[in-house]
Amino acid sequence: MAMASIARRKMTLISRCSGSLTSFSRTFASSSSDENDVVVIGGGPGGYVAAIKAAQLGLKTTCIEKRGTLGGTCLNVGCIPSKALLHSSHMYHEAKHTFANHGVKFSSVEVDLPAMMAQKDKAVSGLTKGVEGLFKKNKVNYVKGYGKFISPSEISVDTIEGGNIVVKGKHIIIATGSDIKSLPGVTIDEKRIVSSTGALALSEIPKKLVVIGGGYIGLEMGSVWARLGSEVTVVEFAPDIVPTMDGEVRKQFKRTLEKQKMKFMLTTKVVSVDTSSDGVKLTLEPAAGGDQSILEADVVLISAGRTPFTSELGLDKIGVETDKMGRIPVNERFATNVPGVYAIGDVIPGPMLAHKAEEDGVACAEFLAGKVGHVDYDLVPGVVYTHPEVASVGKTEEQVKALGIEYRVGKFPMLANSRAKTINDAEGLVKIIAEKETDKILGVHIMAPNAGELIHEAVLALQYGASSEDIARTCHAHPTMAEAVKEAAMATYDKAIHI
Ligand SMILES: Cc1cc2nc3c(=O)[nH]c(=O)nc-3n(C[C@H](O)[C@H](O)[C@H](O)COP(=O)(O)OP(=O)(O)OC[C@H]3O[C@@H](n4cnc5c(N)ncnc54)[C@H](O)[C@@H]3O)c2cc1C
Ligand SMILES: NC(=O)c1ccc[n+]([C@@H]2O[C@H](COP(=O)([O-])OP(=O)(O)OC[C@H]3O[C@@H](n4cnc5c(N)ncnc54)[C@H](O)[C@@H]3O)[C@@H](O)[C@H]2O)c1
Repeated sequence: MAMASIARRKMTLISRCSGSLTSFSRTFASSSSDENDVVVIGGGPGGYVAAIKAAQLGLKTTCIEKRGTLGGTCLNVGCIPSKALLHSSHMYHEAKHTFANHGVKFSSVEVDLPAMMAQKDKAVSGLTKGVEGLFKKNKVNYVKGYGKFISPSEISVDTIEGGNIVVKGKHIIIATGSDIKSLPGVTIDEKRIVSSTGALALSEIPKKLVVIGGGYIGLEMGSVWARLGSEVTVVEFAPDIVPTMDGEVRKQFKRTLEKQKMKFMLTTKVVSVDTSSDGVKLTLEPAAGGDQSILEADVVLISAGRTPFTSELGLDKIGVETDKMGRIPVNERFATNVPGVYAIGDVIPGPMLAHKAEEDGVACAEFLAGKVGHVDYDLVPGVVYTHPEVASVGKTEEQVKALGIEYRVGKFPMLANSRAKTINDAEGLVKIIAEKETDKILGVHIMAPNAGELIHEAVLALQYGASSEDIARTCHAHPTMAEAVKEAAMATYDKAIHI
């Protein structure tokens, strides 16, 4: 059944796309030489991908970026540097705590923080330059500067070199992303009170690090510094960390992080932050009110969410609406309320993730080229890159219950997976939720060392409406961690073999 649906889908897409390209080429054949078909404001994963895709589809495209380097938050101060530090700190932690179990012994292991930071910076600069190379290859015009709307088709750019130019376009895509956000009354100095950007560049390992917000950034950056020796306490307003995660997986995940010596203060709010002495003193209170307590820190990381970035963009000048969270509402074609102006990525509603921004970028460019684009926000995978990683796609058990859907759950612990045992890294599980009547997979949640890679089998399965039996009857290589996905699928509609 699943195979038939794949074939049907492909045919629909092909028939929708062909034909429209010809009419598009005609539409743009008369472009004047200084006017672009598409102007993208912002060179992050949303913007640079939209620009490349638009150029590949034959549109004359310019991308404006104020930072001086391409790749946006993700490449410069987000996904890439954080994953570099997560990997380096994991290597140190492994060398110190688990290599001996494999018969590999050192007389001493130490952290060279400047070298670790240099490795991170090398990864960042290599990748940002790589995107610049992709712009050249695809003939995307790159303007370095701060863009502001003069009209719905004209952008004034204060260039990094100090001049001003006006860039014109038939279609403008806003891809200005998101920015760090503090708490009311707390100033981020990026030294003692840091955002993720400061936490990626500390010059010393803090003795005590307090993390405000137990979401993606808090747990990833908290893990980095905990592995390097900081005493890390996470203060979270909600009753649980990563509130969007499947409850059962989250419970195991939290236990694992506690074993790694991270402390959690849940249902707790920060009332004030005092930096008048050498360290930082935080006054805390239960979320519902009650007795206050003091928590001391050398460094405080504020990771309580990010905010859409539309500062000084001139949206009010051309009448682009924003919602009460500052995001730009768009329709299914990424069009804002102003004709010719589109928005994608972190600046619009939806998950604030780099791969979602990229999907938006491709789909938006396809629409502008007269083709059909498509992004299903319900099937965007999420990964927390701790160790083990936690990855998910589709619905949690709580969501399925709330929808009143009858369902079955299949689980398989990594402890029973031969590859995980072989490498002595067997914490976690695979959990699959499928509709009871049809066996169609509704959600997959994985905690495993490489969950961020394993999840893609599940993403594909959900994308094509597969059943748990479809995965279970697919041959998986042995010994691999992916066999845990197959076994969990078997357990969903029948029984697992290896437990
Ligand atoms: C620490 C951290 C770790 C993260 N890790 C991950 C991860 O592992 N995986 C993941 O999927 N996501 C991760 N994210 C989220 C990810 O970075 C964002 O979802 C993604 O970057 C959004 O892409 P974007 O193109 O919409 O915006 P951005 O990447 O924010 O890019 C927008 C760009 O627009 C530029 N800009 C803004 N206004 C103007 C203007 N007026 N003129 C010119 N240029 C302008 C900005 O300088 C910026 O470069 C992480 C974020 C952080 C902070
Ligand atoms: N691996 C990844 O994909 C990855 C990594 C880092 C960041 N990101 C993205 O970046 C965005 C920002 O990350 P984030 O971790 O800042 O946000 P988040 O939304 O993931 O987590 C914020 C957490 O802070 C809590 N919180 C909010 N206000 C609080 C307060 N006053 N006191 C205590 N806790 C409070 C929330 O309940 C939530 O648990 C996320 O939307 C995420 O999608 C993704």
